[in-house]
Amino acid sequence: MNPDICRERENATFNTETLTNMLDGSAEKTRRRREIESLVINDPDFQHDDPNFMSRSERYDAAVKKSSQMIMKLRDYGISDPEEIYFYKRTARRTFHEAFGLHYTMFLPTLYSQCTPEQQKKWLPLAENFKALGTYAQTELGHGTHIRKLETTATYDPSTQEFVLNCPTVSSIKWWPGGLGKTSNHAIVLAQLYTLGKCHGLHAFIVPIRCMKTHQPLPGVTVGDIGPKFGFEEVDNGYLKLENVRIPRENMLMKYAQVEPDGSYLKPPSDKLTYGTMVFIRAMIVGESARALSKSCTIAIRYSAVRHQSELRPGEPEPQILDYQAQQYKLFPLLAAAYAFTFVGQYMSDTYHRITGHINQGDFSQLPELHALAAGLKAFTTWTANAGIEVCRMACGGHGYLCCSGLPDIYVTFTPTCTYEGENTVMMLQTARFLVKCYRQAREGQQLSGTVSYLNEQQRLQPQPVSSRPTVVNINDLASLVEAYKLRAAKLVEVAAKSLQGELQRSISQEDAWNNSSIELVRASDAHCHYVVVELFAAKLSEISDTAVHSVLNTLALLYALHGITLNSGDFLQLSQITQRIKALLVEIRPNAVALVDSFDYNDEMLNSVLGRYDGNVYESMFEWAKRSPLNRTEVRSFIIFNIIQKK
Ligand SMILES: CC/C=C\C/C=C\C/C=C\CCCC(=O)SCCNC(=O)CCNC(=O)[C@H](O)C(C)(C)COP(=O)(O)OP(=O)(O)OC[C@H]1O[C@@H](n2cnc3c(N)ncnc32)[C@H](O)[C@@H]1OP(=O)(O)O
Ligand SMILES: Cc1cc2nc3c(=O)[nH]c(=O)nc-3n(C[C@H](O)[C@H](O)[C@H](O)COP(=O)(O)OP(=O)(O)OC[C@H]3O[C@@H](n4cnc5c(N)ncnc54)[C@H](O)[C@@H]3O)c2cc1C
Repeated sequence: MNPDICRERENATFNTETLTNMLDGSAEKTRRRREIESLVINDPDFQHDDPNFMSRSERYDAAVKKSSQMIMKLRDYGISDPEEIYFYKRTARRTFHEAFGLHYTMFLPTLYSQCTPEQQKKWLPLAENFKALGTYAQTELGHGTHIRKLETTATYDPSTQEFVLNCPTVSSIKWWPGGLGKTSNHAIVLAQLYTLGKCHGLHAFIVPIRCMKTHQPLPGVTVGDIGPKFGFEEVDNGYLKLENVRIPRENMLMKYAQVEPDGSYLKPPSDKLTYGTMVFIRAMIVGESARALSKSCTIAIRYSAVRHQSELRPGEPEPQILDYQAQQYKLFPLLAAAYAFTFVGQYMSDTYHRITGHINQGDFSQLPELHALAAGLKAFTTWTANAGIEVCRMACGGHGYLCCSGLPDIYVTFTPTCTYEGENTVMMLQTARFLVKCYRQAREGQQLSGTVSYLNEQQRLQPQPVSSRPTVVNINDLASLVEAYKLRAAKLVEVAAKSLQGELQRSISQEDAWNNSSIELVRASDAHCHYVVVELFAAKLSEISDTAVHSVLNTLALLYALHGITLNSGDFLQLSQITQRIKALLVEIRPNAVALVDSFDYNDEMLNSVLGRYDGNVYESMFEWAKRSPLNRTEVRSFIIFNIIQKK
């Protein structure tokens, strides 16, 4: 064990196992998680070479094999709990997505949430036994964000009681769905529904695309892989062109809207229920932001504890780079954000399941807030985590740029979360739409609830414009900082609403007023999400009984809140005092930095990083990894080429 990393662990002021148990929910949950992870770690079938040594085709083939092995092994172990399946898969997947990913994350959830009981009886056994292997085909070449303008059509033919599906233009070709290119034999296709000559907008249909026996594309189906991407090498994102493909009427997902045999249309209680799967994934992505950022912090902080470089005091040995204030200022606010997002991810998942429970009982009243919260937190946390992973990579110097560091793979796998499932800017504007509506309701004296209730508070406190009030904070008191973030959010929501109002008074259209206020609208959503994150971090602290853990997390929460103020100093005051306080907090966190990342409890296999190894023996393992590179399998490859050139 590297002596530096040993010393770091000896210096910690809290028990990492206590914090790990808290993150898992209990000591028993930690035990069970580790037990499941060890099933993968000790399984020779999952001890394979680094995908970075493979071609794209080899990576895809290996991913399909791994997905298949995981299915069989989970069955053999009798593991069926969704959370335990997730622990098993994320250990086997390491940093990468799996070939069957869309089947699990979107195809199955759509069947669960949008099929009638009769349809579930038919399709769930097929899908749960992987006879029907599916994807979620919504995006087209011409449209990803603006889904009301998607062009694929599903036209009802009452004479045969079938839908006829068509992609009438090049821009209507389905493009991007994961698992579409080679893996899936079915797709949930989002198409404009036409019946009795009328268009009823976007609806979901189960479309067979390949023969379940031969896996050949079915008649009228043109399907394939869209080619190499920035990352996601294991996933065959594909294209799909449908030409007069007929499916039975019963293949329209009819839990909310129906088409009768005669073609008559029965509309849903809300036309946004078709969008439900997107809300689910957005809510789950918040937790993915926490995991990607916490893995990156684990790698960068452990490496920073064993890397010695440069000279801090003349004549002294080279210090650990973790002792540089500049290195701490890079990494510790990200460590704080990783903990903050861990708690927000838990909150978002709980809130999603609570509200969808109400929706399943027919109460749709909280759907707008769920949509706004999932959209905003997905954008807020992915933008922060995405930038943070890059900071962690660069904080590791040249070795961070090596694939064996794990950081490039974490980055290229995570970064599309800022785009898919709702492009982040568009999502922030969706949240702003909800905030402006709530602001107007508060002004009219309506009582708000949930995460926007502060808009009432700010109205009651002082009726004059919120934006005129100074923000004074006690920079050592988290509750005071929460209030500052709340006031900032209220201010920026008011600024955005007033910008809209001003634009409208210039007698331009609602749409132009909206577009001309987009900067303020996005900033208002960002401030709202930032307040929600700080508030949830503070609320989590109130649940912690262990004083040592409470103390170290309180320090992280103060750092997160104060650092956020420096990033948005225009919205707050007292900058110089805050900078000094931040420096003091960095010093406070320093002895616990490694223990704090150890508490995330990522085993080396899942971390997949020679820099972040638990034992800190970085250089030895880097050299061993490099020697396994395919280019090193022969000694004279380049020399032969060089000789050929020389002889010409
Ligand atoms: C565990 C998983 C972890 C990681 C994932 C792992 C693997 C997966 C890998 C990749 C998966 C990626 C899959 C995809 O990308 S699928 C495609 C995703 N596409 C999108 O997200 C499209 C984004 N665009 C939209 O959602 C919409 O176009 C829109 C931007 C929201 C605008 O819609 P529109 O109908 O035009 O709405 P508006 O006119 O703006 O508003 C009307 C009204 O509707 C409300 N609304 C909008 N959307 C929703 C919704 N989803 N739920 C509820 N309500 C919604 C909106 O608030 C407004 O309400 P008002 O009351 O204000 O009128
Ligand atoms: C790795 C990956 C996996 C994917 N998997 C799937 C999948 O499985 N199934 C599927 O259906 N799709 C999938 N997608 C597609 C993804 O959902 C879309 O790329 C995403 O919805 C963004 O749409 P777009 O690509 O059309 O971007 P656009 O909407 O064209 O965005 C381009 C730019 O325009 C801006 N813009 C667009 N509209 C507005 C607006 N109203 N106001 C302000 N600015 C705006 C955006 O902010 C952005 O900067 C995947 C994409 C990726 C990268």
